[in-house]
Amino acid sequence: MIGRLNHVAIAVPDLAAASAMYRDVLGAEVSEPLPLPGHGVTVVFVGLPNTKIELLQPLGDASPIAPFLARNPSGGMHHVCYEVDDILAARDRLKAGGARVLGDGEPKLGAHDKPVLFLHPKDFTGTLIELEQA
Ligand SMILES: CC[C@H](C(=O)O)C(=O)SCCNC(=O)CCNC(=O)[C@H](O)C(C)(C)COP(=O)(O)OP(=O)(O)OC[C@H]1O[C@@H](n2cnc3c(N)ncnc32)[C@H](O)[C@@H]1OP(=O)(O)O
Ligand SMILES: [Co+2]
Repeated sequence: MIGRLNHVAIAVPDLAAASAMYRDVLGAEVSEPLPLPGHGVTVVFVGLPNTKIELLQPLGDASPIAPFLARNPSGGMHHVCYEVDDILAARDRLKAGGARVLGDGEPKLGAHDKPVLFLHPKDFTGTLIELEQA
């Protein structure tokens, strides 16, 4: 069911500083900031030869990553994103297997304008999983 690793996401308290570190210290290509008000985050993508790193900081006062950053003030690994061929079929199969799909269970468009869903970390070895329609 899951395919390519689309990105690994790191929540950060200061997106500009984290972007500069990846660009200037680690020598990576870093995209411009992309506000995603519908998701309560602003993101940049660090382009790598075999996948991407998504750096994200809270946007607005109801950001879903604010509690994570309160627990991890320096930032930290937040989620992994796997690609799936058919996100609705994947969702239905996972729900049938007892996994918790977050939100209302309906895919929403993510940073790549593709449908995404999130699976509860406590069902997947303490790891928040994002699925993105390939
Ligand atoms: C879609 C746009 C973009 C893209 O790539 O295209 C993005 O990726 S946007 C990313 C930001 N959006 C989300 O993360 C949406 C899904 N997330 C959520 O709904 C919440 O963050 C949730 C429910 C995963 C966690 O909520 P909260 O931080 O309030 O904590 P809880 O008390 O509900 O947590 C219960 C339990 O889970 C542990 N936890 C929380 N977050 C994570 C995490 N990122 N990784 C691993 N574990 C996590 C938390 O510590 C609690 O554990 P416990 O042992 O019970 O204390
Ligand atoms: Co993501």
